[in-house]
Amino acid sequence: MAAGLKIVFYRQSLDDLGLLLPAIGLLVLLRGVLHWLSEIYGMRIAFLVKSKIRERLFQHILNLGPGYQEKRRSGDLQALLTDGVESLEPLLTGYIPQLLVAFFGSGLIALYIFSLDPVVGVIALAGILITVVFPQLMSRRVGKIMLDYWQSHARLNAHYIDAMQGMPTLKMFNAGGRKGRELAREAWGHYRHSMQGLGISLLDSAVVKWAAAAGSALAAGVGALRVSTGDMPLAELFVILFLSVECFRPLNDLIMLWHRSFLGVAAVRGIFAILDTAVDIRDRPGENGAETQTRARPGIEFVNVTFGYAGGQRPAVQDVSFRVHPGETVAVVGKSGSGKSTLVNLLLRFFDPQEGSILLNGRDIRDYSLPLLRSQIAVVFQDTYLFYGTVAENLSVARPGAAREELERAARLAHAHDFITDLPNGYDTQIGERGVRLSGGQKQRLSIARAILKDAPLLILDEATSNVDGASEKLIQASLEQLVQNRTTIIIAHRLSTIRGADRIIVLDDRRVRETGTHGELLAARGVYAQLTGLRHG
Ligand SMILES: Nc1ncnc2c1ncn2[C@@H]1O[C@H](COP(=O)(O)OP(=O)(O)OP(=O)(O)O)[C@@H](O)[C@H]1O
Repeated sequence: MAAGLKIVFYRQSLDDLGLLLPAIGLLVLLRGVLHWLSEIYGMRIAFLVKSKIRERLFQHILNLGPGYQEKRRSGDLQALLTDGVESLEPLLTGYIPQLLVAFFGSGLIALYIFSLDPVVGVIALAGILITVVFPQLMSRRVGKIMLDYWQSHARLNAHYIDAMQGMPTLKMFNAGGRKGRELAREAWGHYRHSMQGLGISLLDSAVVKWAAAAGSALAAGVGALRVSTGDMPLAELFVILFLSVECFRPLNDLIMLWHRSFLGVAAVRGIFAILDTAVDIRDRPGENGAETQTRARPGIEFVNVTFGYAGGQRPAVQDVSFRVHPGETVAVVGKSGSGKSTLVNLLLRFFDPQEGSILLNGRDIRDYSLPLLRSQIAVVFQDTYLFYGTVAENLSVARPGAAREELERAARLAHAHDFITDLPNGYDTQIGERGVRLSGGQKQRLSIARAILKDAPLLILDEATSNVDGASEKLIQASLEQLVQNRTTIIIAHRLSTIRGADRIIVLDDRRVRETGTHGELLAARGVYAQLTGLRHG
């Protein structure tokens, strides 16, 4: 440009433009190609980064385990994994590449101006410095506001999901209007956080725009002064006029892209807040997971175990000690809230006890690798979760790659085969997101089929027949009796019918083990168990 202006101002021959014009054409072409490449690769890199972040987030949430999930609302984690990660795209494809453009573009132009005239160059550099430093000074406040904004977004999302899932309950209690008002309040809260976020980001951009405009105006003014005193040739002033605008253009674009990346910047805070959360349940350092899996029936021992949930007023189980011998079937009974399911959570290491230890074959379960420990245990939970997918896929969760015959065999043993074949596409029927098309009893039989497929040496039945009608219960009972053979089994149950076959019964009361013995012994002792069974049948 400077060369072109010299031709105009100093009336040099137009022949000098000969090389200049193709060079300019080439540069314009190069800019076009680079722009195209940046669009293509920008999208690709953004896609890869988003996938990687989703993968890491999901893995970390899995490592944090059910204990962490219970502390958060599922809708808010879901918002982060979907909307949050998706909103990183403008940040990744726009803002971050523009940072490089701004750094090199503005920096190099300012240096060029400096080479033409150091005084004007210093003014341009000062303008750039303000546009870079001011947002940094604000970053702590901006960070806090962005995090609040993201959290209110996630909360609103969680609220909507909660309301959708609870729709039948809302309808039944005519509570739709009330819920609607709650949601409206939440939406207003979110609106306020958005306005705060917008306010701070507009302040940022106002200062940057002001610094850019002031920088170019001051550079032009000082340049004109220096031309009038004869310290600068007129041609240079024109170059400076053009370049000072160009010098601040990338910074103006940067702040515009910052606005577009608003949600992404907020989501980044939420994402890091999760990734920075320390995992409590870890494989002990030095464990390499190389232990060999054993099929032998294991013995279990709880030794003075005390555990309280975070935020709980008092321990859920206190000083609990009992032993389950290899191959034994032991039932744990107790009133609601006495801590039965907590024992299962501890055995699976969803949580670690604050005091005492749990031994598997005489070795602390914290000394096993988590995959090995969990491979030894099959659980039929109270509440069966079915994933969106076919019946066959849902069964295969317990044994990936199992042949269709194996799935059918397990389903037959769990008395699930007949209802599965009655479904429209048999084993290939899609069972909705939460298995909504299946009854509670059917879901439970699928859960039992999963346990049969897993074929682990330690079996835990947590209220395994609670959702099943009398006729199905008898059938399931028969298959469970077959299942418990050659295994160590812990049955967590209220029903007398499910525990009668147990070798021993452990009675929990008020968080502690109160009695241990056979059904007959405990009845004869006329203690808590006798009372409990009396209550059940009274
Ligand atoms: N995730 C949790 N967070 C906080 N407290 C919990 C949690 N799960 C259970 N509790 C509390 O711990 C205590 C023991 O609960 P637990 O579920 O182990 O009892 P339970 O004997 O299995 O009850 P039920 O027979 O009704 O299922 C209860 O007071 C319960 O409120």
